[in-house]
Amino acid sequence: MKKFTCVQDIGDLREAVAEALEIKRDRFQFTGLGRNRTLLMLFFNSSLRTRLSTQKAAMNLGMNVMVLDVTQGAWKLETERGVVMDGDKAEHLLEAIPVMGSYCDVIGVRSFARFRDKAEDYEERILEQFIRHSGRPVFSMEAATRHPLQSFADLITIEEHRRVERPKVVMTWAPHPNALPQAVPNSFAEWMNAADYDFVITHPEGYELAPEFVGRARVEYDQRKALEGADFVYAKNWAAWADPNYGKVLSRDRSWTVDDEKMALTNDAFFMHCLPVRRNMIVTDSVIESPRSLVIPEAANREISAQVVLKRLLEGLQ
Ligand SMILES: NCCC[C@H](NC(=O)CCC(=O)O)C(=O)O
Ligand SMILES: NC(=O)OP(=O)(O)O
Repeated sequence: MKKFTCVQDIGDLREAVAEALEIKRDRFQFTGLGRNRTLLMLFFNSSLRTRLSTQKAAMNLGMNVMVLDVTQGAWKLETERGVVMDGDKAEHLLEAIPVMGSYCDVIGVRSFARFRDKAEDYEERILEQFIRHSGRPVFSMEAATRHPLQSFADLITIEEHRRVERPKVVMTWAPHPNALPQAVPNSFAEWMNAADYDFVITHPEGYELAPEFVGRARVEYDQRKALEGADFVYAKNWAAWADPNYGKVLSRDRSWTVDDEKMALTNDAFFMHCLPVRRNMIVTDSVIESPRSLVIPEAANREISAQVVLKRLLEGLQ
């Protein structure tokens, strides 16, 4: 594998899940693979799970790991070409990327949507520059439009817990005080469509996701109706995608919060969320603490999804 930014990069999903479960059985069986190889993880945004689980996965493979919080301690980076750099930004991304590439073998990048310009976000201009100019295999640790390490961990978690061949998976919008990116819901939709589950998306009007991510999913505006018979409930907030409201919060309606009454409509569904989660906005204390909540095993599977990806990237190095 040469890069990992979307579901297509992982290839056959059954094979990927089988490899993940094999790694989970013994996560130290490939410790020689990363010997004398260096991973650089770059964070333009905050992280708890991605930072720790990816570092742990790299260590399981015997890699050396460097982590840089780009916004803390490094020079402030200019990202636009053609700008006269007479302001507060001391370094251009076009020098910083190849320099960072020269110190490592694999690069992970976290760079959220900035909501300044929809085209800039949806063309993945930051991530694409790393792919073009670093000279290294690049993987996404949540970019502007997708969070594939999360979606892969979500898929593994569903495969471990499903009771039927083709479970009903419902992704529901839920309220949040701030404008959050569409990366997690876009990516989850992309992976659920690829997995060919019975996949339903529910959200208030105005929160439609980009059609290329919705794909074959059924969109149901009535949350209660959508939840009927669900085997998995995947909650997430996102800001509006559709024009003219791109990046805006249109609703903080707490009648969309996932609570016990909503979960009672389901087929005794499992509850999922990528974390971090705002309790009693997205989901009630009772639901997230219930035995049907998978949020902790789901987060634990981030180590496994990262390890499959790093293993394949290492195997792809000359
Ligand atoms: N990586 C998982 C989610 C990251 C991000 N959440 C956040 O920024 C939450 C921040 C807050 O709740 O203030 C998102 O939704 O894409
Ligand atoms: N789910 C997830 O990516 O968490 P972090 O933002 O803490 O890395």
